Amino acid sequence: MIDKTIKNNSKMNVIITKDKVEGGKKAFELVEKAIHSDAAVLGLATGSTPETLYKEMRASNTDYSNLISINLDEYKGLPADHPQSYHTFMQENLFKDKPFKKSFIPDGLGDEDEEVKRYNKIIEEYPIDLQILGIGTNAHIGFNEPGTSFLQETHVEKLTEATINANKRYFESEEDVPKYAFSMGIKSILSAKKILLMAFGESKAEAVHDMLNGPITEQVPASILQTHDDVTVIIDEAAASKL
Ligand SMILES: N[C@@H]1[C@@H](O)[C@H](O)[C@@H](COP(=O)(O)O)O[C@@H]1O
Repeated sequence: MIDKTIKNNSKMNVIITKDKVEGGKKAFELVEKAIHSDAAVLGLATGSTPETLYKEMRASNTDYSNLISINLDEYKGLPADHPQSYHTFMQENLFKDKPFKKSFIPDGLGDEDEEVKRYNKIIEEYPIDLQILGIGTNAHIGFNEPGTSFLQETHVEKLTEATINANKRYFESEEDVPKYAFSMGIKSILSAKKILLMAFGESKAEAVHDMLNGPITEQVPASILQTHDDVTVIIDEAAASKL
């Protein structure tokens, strides 16, 4: 951990690590701590950010088979077995080595209304103890893009150009990136007892700054986390460079 004075006007607990690897180890410690103090439902995220955390989880001796996992989002229109689906991501990065008792991810092929209802019911039935989050370069969380109401539960979100652009690296071309996604809403995310957000790299520095020090506004979705009582933010030095 780096001892650095940073500007953090929020009550969020901010931990700065050297890099993504160290950040993943620190996040793993916090996940373990939560599980040992009875967390039974983990909210999980995809993207490159949680990869090092999932690597630690895969390598650990911890048994996750009594826990429930609920993922944040899934691309609309992608079947579960699509190489770029978040189902595939979770299978490859975690579940193939560490199965959970039950794992929920939105069904990308589901009927919009029914899938939204089904997912909201799941979140109601299994309240999330610890929610893992990444953050987009435009400060989105889950797939809640700037402008999304803070009162939204699960819904279908139209992805912004910035997000499509950032995520095209996983697809053959920009045209192949789905334009819509099912996402837990901000309200659903805020209902988690604890939140652990990670951000690594220079490209996240501005979003991290605005999340911690900017006004709370729907234009900066992650800024709403300033209102939650139990948020830990793990960032590397590059993501902390604008603080
Ligand atoms: N829906 C995901 C988010 O859950 C993720 O936090 C974000 C950042 O991605 P990455 O971690 O690859 O930078 O973008 C994606 O669009």
